[in-house]
Amino acid sequence: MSAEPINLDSWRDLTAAQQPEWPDRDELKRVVGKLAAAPPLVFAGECDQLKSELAAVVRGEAFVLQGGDCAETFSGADADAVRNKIKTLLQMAIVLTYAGSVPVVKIGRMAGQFAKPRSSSTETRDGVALPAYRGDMVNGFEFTPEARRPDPERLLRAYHSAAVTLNLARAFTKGGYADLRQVHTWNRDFVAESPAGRRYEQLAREIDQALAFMHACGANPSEFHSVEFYSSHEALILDYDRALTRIDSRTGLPYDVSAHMVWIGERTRQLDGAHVDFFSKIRNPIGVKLGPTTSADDALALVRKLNPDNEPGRLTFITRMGASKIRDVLPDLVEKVTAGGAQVAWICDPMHGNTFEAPSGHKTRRLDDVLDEVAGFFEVHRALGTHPGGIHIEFTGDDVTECVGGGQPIGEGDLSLRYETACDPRLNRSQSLDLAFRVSELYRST
Ligand SMILES: O=C[C@H](O)[C@H](O)COP(=O)(O)O
Ligand SMILES: C=C(OP(=O)(O)O)C(=O)O
Repeated sequence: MSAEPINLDSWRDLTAAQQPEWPDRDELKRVVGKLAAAPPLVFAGECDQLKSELAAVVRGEAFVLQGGDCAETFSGADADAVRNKIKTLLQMAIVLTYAGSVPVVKIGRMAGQFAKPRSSSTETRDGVALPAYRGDMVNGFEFTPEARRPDPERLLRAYHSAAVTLNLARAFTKGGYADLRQVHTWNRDFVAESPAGRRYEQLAREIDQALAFMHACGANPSEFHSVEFYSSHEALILDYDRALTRIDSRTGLPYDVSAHMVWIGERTRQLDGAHVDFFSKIRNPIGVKLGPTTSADDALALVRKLNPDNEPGRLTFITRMGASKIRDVLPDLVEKVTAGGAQVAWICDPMHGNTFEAPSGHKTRRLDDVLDEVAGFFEVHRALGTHPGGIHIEFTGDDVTECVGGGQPIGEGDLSLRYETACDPRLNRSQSLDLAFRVSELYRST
């Protein structure tokens, strides 16, 4: 008896929120045809490997560190920018692994994070309204009618930029740069002088001593020389992710081979919507963002639709409640989802519920709010006996001034100094390290 073929296009009959209005549908069709014939960026077996690592997170045996730009740009797919992000991720991971004593699953918001949902489909400046910037995959950042016109050719450029980024990320994480003997190298440049950088240096010295001891004992495992790195993005533009979905030759099942993990955003998680339908068909590990209005019934319905077999590692809930709400809204959600027997990983996005506009007009976030939301996340999970499974953050490896606060403090008046994000404000490298140290303390102390 042959199994019913999986319809990967049923989402086309449903409402897909936050899609661009492509002016040229024929051009879209041509581009999608090219993507459908393009080589995969990742392999199904790698997606399964991540799924099994996320299953360990569900069991409470590992912790997820997921992060990168809010919106990647095509011009950002260069060696320096990718190295700086990988370096930040490695530094944060080593802090968590060493100081928090927990295995860390490293997932970049990288190599595909080129599309953004927006609050408004237009942006108005000086009385002129143009389509909102929806990420480099869709249109250009520049405020001109030409740049803001959605251009399907950008889907192909997104694919190629993702390929370049992933290639660099794989080289940095497998080719010697991620070797534990490099822990000091990751801490050179501006971050070394920050309080977190100095604290990191102390930790790196301890790691050196531990490595020398283990080496003397004859232990030199491969885990000391490279790390597993996985890619992820919000699979927002369904034409792109559908075109990059392939049938795995081992299992006959569909995988979105544009990234190891993909997630559904807070604005597109409607149960009867196109995104949830598409995600229910692919076999990657997937995430769903849950904002403060999510009810336990919503979450349980998502579990039934997206993970009907209750496979651990398949579904991660990424909560983004805001520091002022998390302690009120998260307990009911976690309690009822857990009571429903759902095998999910819970991770905390402390960025998206804490955005505000500074008097200068910059969108920003306070590091203190970010830390407070993470603390609330740990408090709630510890009180319920569930596992605080990770963090999902927006950061860059550069010395930007987009979020306020931190051990090397940035004030609201400093925001214009280096405000470079294409969308939402990111933590810079020393703020990211501040966060990693705080999380490692929370992990150990509770
Ligand atoms: O990253 C998240 C969203 O895309 C972003 O917060 C939307 O920003 P907007 O409210 O300025 O459209
Ligand atoms: C849009 C995002 O977040 P959310 O869906 O939680 O608003 C994001 O993570 O880029």
